[in-house]
Amino acid sequence: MVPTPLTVRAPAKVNLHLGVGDVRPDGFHELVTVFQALSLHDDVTLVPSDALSLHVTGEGARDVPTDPTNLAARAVVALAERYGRDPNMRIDIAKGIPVAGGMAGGSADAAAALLGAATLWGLEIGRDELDEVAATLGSDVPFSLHGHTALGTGRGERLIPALARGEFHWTLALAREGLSTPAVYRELDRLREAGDPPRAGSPDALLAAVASGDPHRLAPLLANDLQAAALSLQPGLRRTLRAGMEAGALAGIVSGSGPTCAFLCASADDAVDVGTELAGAGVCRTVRVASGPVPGATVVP
Ligand SMILES: C[C@](O)(CO)[C@H](O)COP(=O)(O)OP(=O)(O)OC[C@H]1O[C@@H](n2ccc(N)nc2=O)[C@H](O)[C@@H]1O
Ligand SMILES: Nc1ncnc2c1ncn2[C@@H]1O[C@H](COP(=O)(O)OP(=O)(O)OP(=O)(O)O)[C@@H](O)[C@H]1O
Repeated sequence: MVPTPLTVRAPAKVNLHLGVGDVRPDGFHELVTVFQALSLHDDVTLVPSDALSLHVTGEGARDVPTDPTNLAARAVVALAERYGRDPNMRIDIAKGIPVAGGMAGGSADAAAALLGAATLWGLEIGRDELDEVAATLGSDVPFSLHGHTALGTGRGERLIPALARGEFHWTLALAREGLSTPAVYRELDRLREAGDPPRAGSPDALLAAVASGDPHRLAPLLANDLQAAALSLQPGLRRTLRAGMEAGALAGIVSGSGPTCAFLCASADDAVDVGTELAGAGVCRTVRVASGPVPGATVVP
């Protein structure tokens, strides 16, 4: 019998609040973050085969490894080892999430591959067990599995779902060059050694604003401790942030470790208008509009 392929869709994320604490002995920083999953996604299709192979198409595909270091392949191998299964399969990744953009693209693929392989193999495991494997693959992978809006602590892998009312509208400015996540964390450490860049503080007011569903209330509360470091490594992002505000966004922020800039808008129409102006201003490679929150990794019927 020819095996039937299975497709799993997984979302991008933006950190509405990213408070970075001290470096831990294991080299990770202690975080307090509020994630939101956005309607920009990757589709990962799995089909059992006689070898493990990877094929990547779409947004930034050229920069994605097709060897065993790919996070989707690592996810399948980790799950196969833990549950004694055969990891050989063909993995097709259709990328919609910018690569090295601070939007958890690789993490989305890992989450999709985990859910896909567990489904294909008929593993009777709970979300807790999947979360455990997810956290070994990357700090953002558990959130990519869960989606919606969540408070993340630890290195970002410990999640508590957060209440969100309604839909928030975003314009995303994708950059020409990516940024390496460890390099951005290192740059923040360097900036903190040299001075005292402002810290995000408590996310309580922001969580209340998300629960209210009012983008005008949320806008002034968006905060990202990694933004200063991303701007230090890519100073041109200041122009992008300024251009988004001039185009009518309610607020603009570097997404996670950057360099994607995320602009919160008052409506879906405003998000399109902001995107059109940003594209015309030549301050980014390309633009996307998206809304959130959306669910985490989901099997496509
Ligand atoms: C910037 C964020 O996207 C915000 O959600 C995440 O913190 C990064 O998550 P990720 O890409 O899944 O990162 P991981 O693969 O777990 O870690 C990559 C590297 O980022 C740095 N890192 C990551 C998470 C964290 N809490 N502290 C860190 O210092 C470490 O140098 C680590 O070696
Ligand atoms: N499936 C994958 N998709 C994209 N990049 C991958 C994948 N697997 C491994 N990588 C590697 O991971 C690096 C970071 O890519 P990714 O798109 O996950 O960054 P990111 O969105 O900035 O991550 P995050 O927001 O979680 O910090 C890439 O430069 C690439 O070499």
